[in-house]
Amino acid sequence: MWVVALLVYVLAVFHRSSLAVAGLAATDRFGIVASQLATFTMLQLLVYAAMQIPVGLLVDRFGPRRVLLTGAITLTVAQAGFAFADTYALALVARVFVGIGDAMTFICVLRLVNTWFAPRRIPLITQLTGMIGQLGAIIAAVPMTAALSHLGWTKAYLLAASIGIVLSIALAIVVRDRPDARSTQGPALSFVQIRSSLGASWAQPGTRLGFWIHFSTQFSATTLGLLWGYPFFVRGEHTSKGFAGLLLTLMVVAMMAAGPLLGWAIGRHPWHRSTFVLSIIGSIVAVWTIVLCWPGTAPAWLLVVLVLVTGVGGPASMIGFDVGRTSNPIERMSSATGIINQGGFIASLVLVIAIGLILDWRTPGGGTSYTPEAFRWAMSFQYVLWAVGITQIWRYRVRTRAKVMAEDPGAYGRTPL
Ligand SMILES: N[C@@H](Cc1c[nH]cn1)C(=O)NCC(=O)O
Repeated sequence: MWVVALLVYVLAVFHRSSLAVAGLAATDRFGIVASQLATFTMLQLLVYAAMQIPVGLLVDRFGPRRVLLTGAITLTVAQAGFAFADTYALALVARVFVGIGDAMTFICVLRLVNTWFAPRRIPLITQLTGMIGQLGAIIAAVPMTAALSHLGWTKAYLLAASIGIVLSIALAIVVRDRPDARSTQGPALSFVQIRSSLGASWAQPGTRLGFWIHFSTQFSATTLGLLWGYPFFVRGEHTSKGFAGLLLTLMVVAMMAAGPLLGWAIGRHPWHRSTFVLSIIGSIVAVWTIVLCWPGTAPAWLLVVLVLVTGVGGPASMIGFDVGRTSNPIERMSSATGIINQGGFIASLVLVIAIGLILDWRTPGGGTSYTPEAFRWAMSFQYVLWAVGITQIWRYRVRTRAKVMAEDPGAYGRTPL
């Protein structure tokens, strides 16, 4: 059952990433320029982030099975629509629905993990879920590139969409909300109920800590992977196109390799989850600082270190969900997960937009011939997000620990943070 749900998540990550390799084909098909291409990514991130709280509430109300099935069908129809879209406007509408379907997936899979696995296994299984999901990005990079060049736009995207039909059927047959119930229902969603559920989740310092952990850890990798990594390496660091592609693949490999290790570590040392997070953010900041301060273009080995360290931010963001899990009861779990999952995507959206604006501002004469200098300015915007994130993590770590200790004075080092 977990495997079927997980495959739907792999599919969602695949659809999410499938435009990254189709940039040139998209500019030809729709007759658009780079900024219009970037609009696809921004819109997708915006829809994804905006949908997190509604989806979380829907999962608490209707159960993960129904919402996941709706998400898989939405993704499939949207991607089929994208296959046939022949104008920019139609393609944008299709991508909005890809974002909506995508937003419905991860929260449901985490809810199933939280219901079906023993608590001591959840940190590792959560990390494995995140890790295996990243395969979708690799499939989008390599086989999708081949499909686009051999089959052309419509057939390649239709082929991708058709996988959703098979998975939706498997999901409808296999997935159950709980061992004793195929589908579950929470209390009806009245305005008062929504306000009290969200208010109660947000009132937990652990939910806010989870939000800021998610916010601070993953934006660098998400922004590189979804949009700016390739131009940064090729134009900003003068790498070959092939090496830039290799760097982005290495980043996904680092995400996948670090996931189980982090899952195991936080399972053993739950009290120190935010310490792991702060150390990882510190390493990401340090390696970016070295790259940005390097005189001239950075050497290849340093760029490899950059993507490996930045990639670890992806699985580190999953620690936010674990903190949310141990701070909220199961009936509020998905709304708390929705709040937390917004963090990294809001930060990524802000960064994607800020990099575009700063590049335009620092590029002499406009156009897209961005210079290494312009990229240095643009990538430095990350320090603003890191500063906000680290400050908030520290504040809510202190509050969360104080709350845990107030409830159980013997909790230090034992109780989850
Ligand atoms: N941080 C990601 C998941 C991840 C795990 N390993 C690398 N990335 C996340 O927040 N996922 C939500 C989603 O919908 O993908």
